[in-house]
Amino acid sequence: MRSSMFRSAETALRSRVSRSFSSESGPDRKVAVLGAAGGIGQPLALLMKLNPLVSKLALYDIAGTPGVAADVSHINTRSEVAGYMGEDQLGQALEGSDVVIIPAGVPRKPGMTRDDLFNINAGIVKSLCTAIAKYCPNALVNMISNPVNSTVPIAAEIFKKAGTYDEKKLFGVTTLDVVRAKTFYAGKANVPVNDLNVPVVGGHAGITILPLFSQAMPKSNALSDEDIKALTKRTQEGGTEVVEAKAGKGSATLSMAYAGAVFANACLKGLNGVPDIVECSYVQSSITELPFFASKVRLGKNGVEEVLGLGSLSDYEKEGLEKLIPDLKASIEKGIKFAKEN
Ligand SMILES: NC(=O)c1ccc[n+]([C@@H]2O[C@H](COP(=O)([O-])OP(=O)(O)OC[C@H]3O[C@@H](n4cnc5c(N)ncnc54)[C@H](O)[C@@H]3O)[C@@H](O)[C@H]2O)c1
Ligand SMILES: O=C(O)C[C@H](O)C(=O)O
Repeated sequence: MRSSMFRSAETALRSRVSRSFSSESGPDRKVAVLGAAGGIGQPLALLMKLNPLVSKLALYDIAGTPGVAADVSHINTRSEVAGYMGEDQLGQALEGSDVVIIPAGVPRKPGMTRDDLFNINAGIVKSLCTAIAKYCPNALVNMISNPVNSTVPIAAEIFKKAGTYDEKKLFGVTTLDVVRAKTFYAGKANVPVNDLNVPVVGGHAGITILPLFSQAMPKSNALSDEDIKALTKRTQEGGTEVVEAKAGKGSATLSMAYAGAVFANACLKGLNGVPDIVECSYVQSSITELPFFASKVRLGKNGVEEVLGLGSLSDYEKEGLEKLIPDLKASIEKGIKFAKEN
């Protein structure tokens, strides 16, 4: 009798605490990470576990997720964590998700381009997006798997086929390009990196990555044209710099997990109605002749609220924009063709 009284008092207290915590942290939000046992997936799972906006964290992979989930679940933060392994459990992992983050697929080795990953990753993305269309068609999808320039168009086609496509809800994650542009610019211009903003537009491979250093805020006048060219090249080749340094052991994972967590956090804030959330992302777009393009995007309760224009470009950036169009166009068409034929 006494113990059941204690139990009901404790239950009432817990539910009061959890209600107040939930209202402090926003509404319940489920985030699923697909590829959660991988090089990006594990640190990304950790960072999403630390995010107070998340109430449920679903960690899915073809192997290894029970261990990752057990490990991460011991961290004393708001979200409940569950691990899901193998295709049989994919539906459960996805059901009820508000945001699905996809870092599933193979990474580059030295000497490879991102497009060399197409043959394996296109199929992985296709099957994951088919499941998303079935189990959580309203979720915001954050695509990390490369080649992003093609995997986003693949996802769009799969969702179109399933009748669930909403262009406001599909994002190619290009945040790592912005993270790099900020870091490299701040280092060269000797300005504080925390307050810096640099938009990066175009796509996510080689010359399709176009940092707009002319729009850096706050702007430094200390940099020469040669400095800007070198910073642009370094940002475009940031991924390769890591691939070469890892010497066959994969590509960026830790900085990517950070970037993925920044972008997912922005999506969650937008969903929760926080105003003025702007991040660069590769989305369906009409700001150039291409159907998909990365630029600044305002995020809101339905995903993309507004795709912002390019703003004014330097002559060097205008040249870069002209050069990237054929490359990006070919990658988009390759993705669409794959999805239509498979
Ligand atoms: N967008 C970006 O800026 C960016 C940055 C870095 C890496 N990437 C890309 O992210 C991807 C993952 O990189 P990584 O270093 O984490 O690779 P990784 O090999 O370490 O991890 C990939 C994980 O995906 C899992 N996986 C494979 N097929 C799957 C499926 N059908 N369903 C669910 N999970 C599956 C694997 O089991 C593995 O755990 C690569 O394609 C890489 O090129 C993108
Ligand atoms: O470079 C890669 O292959 C991974 C990723 O796209 C990156 O930019 O680090």
